[in-house]
Parts: sequence; C-alpha cells; structure tokens
Amino acid sequence: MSDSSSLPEYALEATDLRKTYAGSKNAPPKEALKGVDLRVRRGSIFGLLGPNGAGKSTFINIFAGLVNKTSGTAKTWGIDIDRDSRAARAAIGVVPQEINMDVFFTPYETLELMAGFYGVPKEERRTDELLEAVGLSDKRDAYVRQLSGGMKRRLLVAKAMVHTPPVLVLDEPTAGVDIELRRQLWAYVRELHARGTTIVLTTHYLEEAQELCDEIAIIDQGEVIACEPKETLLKRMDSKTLVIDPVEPLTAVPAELAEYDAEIREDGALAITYRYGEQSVAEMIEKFRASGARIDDLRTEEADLEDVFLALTYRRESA
Ligand SMILES: Nc1ncnc2c1ncn2[C@@H]1O[C@H](COP(=O)(O)OP(=O)(O)OP(=O)(O)O)[C@@H](O)[C@H]1O
Repeated sequence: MSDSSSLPEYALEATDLRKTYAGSKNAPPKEALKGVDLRVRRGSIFGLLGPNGAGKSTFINIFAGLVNKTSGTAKTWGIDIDRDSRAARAAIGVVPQEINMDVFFTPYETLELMAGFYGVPKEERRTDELLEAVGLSDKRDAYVRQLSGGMKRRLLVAKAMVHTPPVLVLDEPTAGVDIELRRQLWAYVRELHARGTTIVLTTHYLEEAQELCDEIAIIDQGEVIACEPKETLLKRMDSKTLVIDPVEPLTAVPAELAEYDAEIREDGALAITYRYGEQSVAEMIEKFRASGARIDDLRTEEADLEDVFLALTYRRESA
C-alpha cells in the first residue's frame, strides 16, 4: 500500500478538454465537449449530471480510452492519458451504459476473462470475492443469459473492478433498474467508496446524485455549468416555500397575500414561495389569519437538486 503523500490529489483531471465528432454526408461535425475543465478529488463520490446529449459519455469514454479527444489534457490518477495510456487505463474501471456481455459465459468465466485481458496474474485474481460482493456467488456457474437485468448490471460492476482500479466510473448505472435493485447497487457503490475507491457516476436521476454524491458537476451542451460540493449547490437555490394546509378549503389566494408568489396546490394547500431572509414567514402567517382563514398545519420546503438543475439549465436556454 502506498503512503497517502504519494497519492494524487485528483482521481480525474480534465483541462480544456475538447471533442468534435467528425460529420458525415448528412450530419455536420458535432462539438460534444467545448473545453471542459473538471477535477474529481480523490476519495469523492462525484456525480456528473446533465441532460441527454450533454457530453457525459464522451467525457467518460475519453478517460476509458474508447474515444479519442480532439485536444486538451486528461489525467487519470495523475497519469496523462497521452503519456502512458496503458497505466492510465489500468487506474480506471468503467461500467458502461449498455449491457455488453457474452451471454454464453458464466459470471465466473466472464470475470476471469476480463482479469486475463487486464493481465492480472492468476494468484492475484479476486473472482470469487467480487462475485460475493455483488451478490452473485450463487450464480457463479450459471449462464449470463439466465441472469436478470439487475444481476447483469451487478456483474458489469464486478467486471469493471477485476483489476482493482482506484477509480470506478459508472455510466448511468441504474437506468432501467427497479428501485430495490437500485438501492442494492447504491449500497455496493457506498461500500466500494468506504474501502477507498473514488467513484464517478453519470446520471439523469437527480435523486441518485442527491443521495449518493458529495460533489456534483452539471454539464450542458458540452460545457460545465456548475461544479461544487452538493451542499453548496443546493444553497444556490435560496428560495423556500411555506405550505399552509387550511382548515376550510380556499377558493382563491386570499387578497391579503396578493403581494406574494402564492398558489393553491391540487391537494388544497396554499404554497408561498419566498427568498430566504428577505420575506418574513411570521408576516405571511399573520396576513393569512387576517383573511379570516384558519391554519390546520404548516411546514416549509427547501429547494432540491431538481430545482437547481432546472434553474441552471433554464438560465442558459433563455440567455
Ligand atoms: N460517435 C459519434 N458521432 C457523432 N456524434 C456523436 C457521437 N457520439 C456522441 N455524439 C454526439 O455528441 C453529443 C454528446 O453525446 P454524449 O453521448 O457524450 O452525451 P451524454 O450526455 O452522454 O448523453 P446521454 O445521457 O444521452 O448518453 C450528442 O449530441 C451526441 O449526439
């Protein structure tokens, strides 16, 4: 085990990374990454979020050695992919979006083959340990085609870990996976992280990023539009909502509250959105009472990642 002073500060590092896919007869060239600067700190669970076509897979695939960058630099675990592509690739395991496995092999054989591909000597292979970790020990000798979708996905995670890379990248790991399996997969990702693996995941699911990641980058149209610790990102949305359940149903927002951004929700609750620290909740409640209405219950709601995401991408569209 190397001492921590020799470990890199960043697990992944991209500087002015650009990728333009060549066009064809019918399609113009596509600038998928427009000068991305991004650093993934060693030891983090990093979320790369973005809408369809934002450039997430392109970014990941450059590090995985599957896509050639057009320009810029990319380092994995401190190793420049141009200087030593082999060593850089050995430092990363990528779980692809698509399930691409030879269905005629067993999970055990699949992992052994992959270990062979990475040149892991027989005595250093951890095939049974990995199968155990992803809950597939009892399917060790079954044909892959007999596995469920969720099991195949877990086998993909194991496959990406055969060479014990310090960085594990999961590209849309839970797309199309049901809630229970998603939770299982998350638990395993957390376990790998606890054992020291830096995790990078791309996802469409804001809930997934919010629950798992400590740092989040938002990428849109080939550009990074935010990259911050999750808490900082959430604080960017400083609006809150006061929700009042009235005793008697309201037919309209009371005139006393006309100055606020208020609406009546489908469930009959009155929701007032306000900027934290700028408008007084006590005053809102007072005005609500002054209208003659009575309060059954009240609570406040904070913005979640979805609000931040929509606000950031919307601002760009309307700029
Ligand atoms: N091989 C290719 N040739 C041409 N254009 C491509 C190629 N691969 C991707 N693109 C284009 O580059 C852009 C970025 O694609 P990319 O797959 O990186 O996005 P993404 O954020 O991963 O999207 P998704 O979440 O849908 O996978 C898209 O406009 C896509 O159509």
